[in-house]
Amino acid sequence: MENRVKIDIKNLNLYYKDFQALRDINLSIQANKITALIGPSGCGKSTFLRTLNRMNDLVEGVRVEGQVLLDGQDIYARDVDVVHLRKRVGMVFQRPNPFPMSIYDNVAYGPRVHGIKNRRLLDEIVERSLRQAALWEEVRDRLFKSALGLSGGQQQRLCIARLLAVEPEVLLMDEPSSALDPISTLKIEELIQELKKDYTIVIVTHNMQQAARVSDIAAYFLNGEVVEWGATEEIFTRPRDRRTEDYITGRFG
Ligand SMILES: Nc1ncnc2c1ncn2[C@@H]1O[C@H](COP(=O)(O)OP(=O)(O)OP(=O)(O)O)[C@@H](O)[C@H]1O
Repeated sequence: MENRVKIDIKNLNLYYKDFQALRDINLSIQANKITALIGPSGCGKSTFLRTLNRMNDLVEGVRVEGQVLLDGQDIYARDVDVVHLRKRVGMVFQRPNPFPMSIYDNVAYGPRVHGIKNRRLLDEIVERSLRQAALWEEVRDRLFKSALGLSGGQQQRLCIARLLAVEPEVLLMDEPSSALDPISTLKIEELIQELKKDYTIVIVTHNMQQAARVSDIAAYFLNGEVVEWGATEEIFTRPRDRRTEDYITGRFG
């Protein structure tokens, strides 16, 4: 597997008005790897995740300094088309948020917004995306029924299918299984593993076992800083910093 940097974060600082939520972050997100962001509540994991596709732009009073280079291009540069950026770097949230429409229309939504009208092509995209999200077999007979009738775990996989339909390059996942039961969680974890063949994935998780199970690289956040990051196995077995050790062994957080 290639070992290529997909997103390079350099000297990143973020302020919510006069509160500094991220401090001088330097981190490389590698292509086709799963990077887990771990750390206690309020340490800045979600804020950091949202800097990667400029979701924080939607929050009033936010100021970002530093660089986020996606394939070498700064996503905070003046001429960046944010809609296009968010197509390349898509996001899945903590609670599944399907649109109140059919399963088919949920998945076809993004492609339609991007101008695809051909029914055969949309059918193909819907099937491919649902297969990739490991949901096709469960919903193929009810594509035109409401997405809200699906279970929580199915809804989350539908949200992943909806994202895949617009062919992103990077998937950002903010605690994607925290609202799900253990079986659905396992399915999502298997799916994430499967998806890294084709996508670069960054996941926020509170669940240390999940981070250890699914990620290749882990970054430990504390008070808006990255204390250390590296191969997950190293972080979990031989952390360099005492603060990381305290956290992963459960003495803190
Ligand atoms: N919109 C906002 N306005 C002001 N402060 C914010 C905003 N969003 C987050 N913060 C603050 O920034 C800090 C980091 O929050 P963030 O949600 O990124 O942490 P987190 O590590 O993801 O926490 P959790 O694990 O609890 O979700 C916290 O102190 C939080 O209160």
